[in-house]
Amino acid sequence: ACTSTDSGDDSNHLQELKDKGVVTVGFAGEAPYSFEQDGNLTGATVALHREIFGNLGIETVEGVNADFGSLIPGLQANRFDVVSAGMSILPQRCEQAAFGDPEFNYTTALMVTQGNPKGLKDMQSVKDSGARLATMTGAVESDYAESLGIESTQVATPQDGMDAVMSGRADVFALTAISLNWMKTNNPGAPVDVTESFVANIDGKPQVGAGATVFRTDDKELLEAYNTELAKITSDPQKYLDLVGEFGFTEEELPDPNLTTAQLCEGV
Ligand SMILES: CC1=N[C@H](C(=O)O)[C@@H](O)CN1
Repeated sequence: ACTSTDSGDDSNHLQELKDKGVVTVGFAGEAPYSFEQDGNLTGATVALHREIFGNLGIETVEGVNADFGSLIPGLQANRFDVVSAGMSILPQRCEQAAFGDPEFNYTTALMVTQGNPKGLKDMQSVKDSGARLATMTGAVESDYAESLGIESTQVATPQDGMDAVMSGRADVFALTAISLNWMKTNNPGAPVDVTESFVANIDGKPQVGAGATVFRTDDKELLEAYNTELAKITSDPQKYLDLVGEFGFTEEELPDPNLTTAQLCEGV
């Protein structure tokens, strides 16, 4: 039988998903966006997906775990139907896949050794101090580092980044403030601190992350149906908070309605 994830042709993808009643999402185990807890797929992007795909008549959201850097390749290889990871809309990613409308605004922070002995506060301070930086493969923080000429150790997962700091293999791990604060809160007693969040730059341009769902480039009908349902949530702060508030997201994370996916793909 031809299933949605192996047909290799997305012209009928939405109908195939409705017929099956299941959408398979790729996720990277980055809390609180999308992760497993007690064997169950959960998180803010998953909560949005359950609501949105449910409204499209697709009742079940299943997950396939992949390293962050393998999410877009896995999507292209039909390992899953969409990516549920709050991925930033970035020009080079838009060349490989199609992004839905923005779902979350986020900024960056640094996980450091407890007490922040090197006094780190942003990417420039990492460069100036010569601190050993870890970033996640394929994640935007690797681009921030590269743009400043900082060499970073690549880790596969958020947990690996935290472990690198705790073991002393790295002085600092950069990721979204939301994910780092979640890890710190959920690992009480871990000898790490998380800095105040900041807006990082690429080539001198400030980058407020705008996370979205990722679709295959040809999957236009699904993308449009998704965006129509998403707009009902992002235009209603209470509805947004009802879905994602339990994962620590606030009105601060509500996407800026003036910043479109098309603009972000162009690199505003
Ligand atoms: C949710 C998330 N967004 C960034 C990115 O898209 O690269 C990275 O911070 C990795 N995690």
